[in-house]
Amino acid sequence: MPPVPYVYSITLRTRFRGITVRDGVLLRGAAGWGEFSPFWDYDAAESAAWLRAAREAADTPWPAAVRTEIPVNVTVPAVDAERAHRIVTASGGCRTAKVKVAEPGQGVGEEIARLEAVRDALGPGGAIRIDANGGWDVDTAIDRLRVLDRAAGGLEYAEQPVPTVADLAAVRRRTHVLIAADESIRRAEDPLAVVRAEAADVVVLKVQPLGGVWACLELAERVGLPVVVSSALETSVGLAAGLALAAALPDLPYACGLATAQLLTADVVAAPLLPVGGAIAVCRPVPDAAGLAAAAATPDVAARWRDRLAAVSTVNA
Ligand SMILES: O=C(O)CCC(=O)c1ccccc1C(=O)O
Ligand SMILES: [Mg+2]
Repeated sequence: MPPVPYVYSITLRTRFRGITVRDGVLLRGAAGWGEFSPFWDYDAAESAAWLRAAREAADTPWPAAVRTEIPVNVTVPAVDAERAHRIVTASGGCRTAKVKVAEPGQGVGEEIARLEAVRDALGPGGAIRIDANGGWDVDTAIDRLRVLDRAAGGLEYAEQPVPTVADLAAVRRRTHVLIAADESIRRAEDPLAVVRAEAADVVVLKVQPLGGVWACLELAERVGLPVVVSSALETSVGLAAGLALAAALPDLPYACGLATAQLLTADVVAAPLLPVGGAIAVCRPVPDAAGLAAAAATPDVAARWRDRLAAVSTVNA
């Protein structure tokens, strides 16, 4: 078996969130494999929750599943219309698409074209949501939501159109488009501030930044709003934790953002967690020697991760 912690490094198919390579650490414990892969712009304090999630996966059994399949959205990065169309067509039957918007350097014309292409590929029965990653101000958001709602033939919701809880609440009061909170939950001191401010209709929960499956399950109960479980662009080891959360939630009214294995050029397991008929079967694939070899990081990258793991471990001690 490979050394544990094992460091992986995988090239992305398309630039996503400003990155072209995804890397991280896999831990193995009595309960299974866990993934620790905070983005490089996260400091040790913010990465502590990510490590709690990885350790939980390695050491603690996950909650019981109440469903066996998780409907998922295809994730469409900020690509041109033609590529967006192809991504949706090749998505494994996804009936929901999440389209990235507010990409720095792009204009509303490119967003309209991307959304029209996604609607064309999905057909009239599919659902389209957008994710602006907090890239707009309130007035711009109101304007774009109107224009993009029309281009998409109706938006299911808009994820984090603006950066702050107060801004989300302001936008929500001025549009009929439903609002989902992502960064305002996973990067907030107090995830419940969104609820108190009536700033969102839906919350996005990500297992790693929120400290594990059990912590997310408890948070979902306290939030009391519909939950969409989404990935942090992980290997199938990390995605399996998201699947476990989605499988355990009492209610799951929306498709989840867990189809991101599609964005990677390799994975650490033989059968990556990809959708079939628009859903991913709830399971926990185990890394194999071939997958781990294909995803092996260079000694340099591996050394950086071991240092990072040591630094974050002192925060979490
Ligand atoms: O939700 C999805 O469809 C995929 C996950 C995703 O978009 C994402 C992945 C990594 C980091 C941030 C985000 C995000 O939702 O903003
Ligand atoms: Mg998001």
